[in-house]
Amino acid sequence: MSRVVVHASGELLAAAAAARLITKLVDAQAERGEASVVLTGGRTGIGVLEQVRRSPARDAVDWSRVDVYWGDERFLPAGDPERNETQAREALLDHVAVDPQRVHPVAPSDGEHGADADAAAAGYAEVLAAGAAQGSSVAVPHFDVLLLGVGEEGHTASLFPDTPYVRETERTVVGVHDCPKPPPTRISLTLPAIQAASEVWLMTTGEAKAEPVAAALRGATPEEVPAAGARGRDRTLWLLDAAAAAKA
Ligand SMILES: O=C(O)[C@H](O)[C@@H](O)[C@H](O)[C@H](O)COP(=O)(O)O
Repeated sequence: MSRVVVHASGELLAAAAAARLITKLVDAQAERGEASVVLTGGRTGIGVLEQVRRSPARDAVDWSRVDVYWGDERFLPAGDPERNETQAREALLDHVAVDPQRVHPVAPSDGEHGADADAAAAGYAEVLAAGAAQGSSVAVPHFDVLLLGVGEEGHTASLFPDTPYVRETERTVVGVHDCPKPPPTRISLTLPAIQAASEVWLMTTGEAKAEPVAAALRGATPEEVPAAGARGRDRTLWLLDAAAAAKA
C-alpha cells in the first residue's frame, strides 16, 4: 500500500524529506550498525540532499557507515556537472565524512567500460551483486531507502514509458538508449532491483507532475507510468507538494 504525504510547498517538502532521511539512516544504524541509501538525480532529489547538508541533525548520522548507491545515472564523462554523482557530491557527499569505499557511483562514459553503456550497466550489476546477501532473490544489497523522482511523462529513475527497459525482469541494471530526457544515454536500475528495496520514496513537486502522480496512484501499469511500478518491500511513500498532489 502506498502512503501519500503532501507538503504545502516544494521547499517544505525538501526540508521534511531531508529530516525523514536523516531519521531513517539513524534508525537503520541503530538497528543494523549500518545504513544504505540509493540516490536519485533531478531537482527534487538533489534539493533534498542540499537540505540534509544544511540540517544540524545531519551529524546524528555516522556517515562513515552509510553505503551510497545510485538508482540511475546520466552516462557522461567523470565530473560532468550533469552527472547525478557530481551533483550529489556537491550537494552533500563532499560535505560529510562518507567512507569512499562505501560510495558506489555508476561508471562514467570515460571510465573502465569506456563509452559502452551496456557494459557499464553490467559492471554496476556486478557492484550490486557483490553487496547482496547470500541467497537473496534479487542480486542487490539491502537498501534501507531508495529515493526516486518522477518525470512529466511518468518516468522514474531512467525507466521511460513503453520501453523494453521498464519491462525488464531479469537484469538489475540496464543501459538505457534514446531517452526522451537528455542526455539520451543513461544507466538505470530496473523495477525488480527497485522493488527489492525496503522503502521506496517517490519525491516530486510542481503541477507538471500532477498527471503522472494521479495516474500512478490510480493504478496505471508500469509500462504506461513507470513510477507506478516503483514500490518498496516494506513501504512506498509518495512525498509531494500541493501542486503535484492536485489531481491525486
Ligand atoms: O537523472 C535523472 O534525471 C533522474 O534520476 C530522473 O528520474 C529524475 O528524478 C526525474 O526526471 C525528476 O526530475 P526533476 O525532479 O528535476 O523533475
